[in-house]
Amino acid sequence: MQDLDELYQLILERKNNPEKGSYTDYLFTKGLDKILKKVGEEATEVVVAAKNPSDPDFILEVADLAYHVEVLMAQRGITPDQIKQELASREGKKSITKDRKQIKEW
Ligand SMILES: N=c1c2ncn([C@@H]3O[C@H](COP(=O)(O)OP(=O)(O)OP(=O)(O)O)[C@@H](O)[C@H]3O)c2ncn1[C@@H]1O[C@H](COP(=O)(O)O)[C@@H](O)[C@H]1O
Repeated sequence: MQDLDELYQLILERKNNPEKGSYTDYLFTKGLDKILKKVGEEATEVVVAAKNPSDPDFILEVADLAYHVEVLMAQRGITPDQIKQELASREGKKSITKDRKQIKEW
């Protein structure tokens, strides 16, 4: 059983200690453009799968996207805790539009 935090830790481990034959290592070696391309591709595959009736296919594509987004986060040095903090800060708020405007003004 692997949750998103554990997967992120494994991705970080691959980033810090490259392992031959590892797909994660392959992505980090190729660099940001390749990672961004994969995130875009996987996002499109989620959209297409969402339109089809197969739940297993949709789940598979969401898992692929989650993995590639975590690789992107690791590449940018952003942790799951930072995402959780952002989500927690939204709890109980009627609108997050004002906060977004403030972030853009920074
Ligand atoms: N969750 C994933 C995961 N999801 C998707 N993928 C890989 O993402 C690729 C997506 O398939 P595509 O057909 O789109 O891409 P491709 O043709 O293989 O390769 P590209 O040249 O297009 O990038 C596949 O090769 C999958 O194996 C993943 N690879 C690794 N993980 C996790 O990362 C861990 C570490 O993996 P390694 O780094 O390979 O040891 C694994 O134990 C898994 O838990």
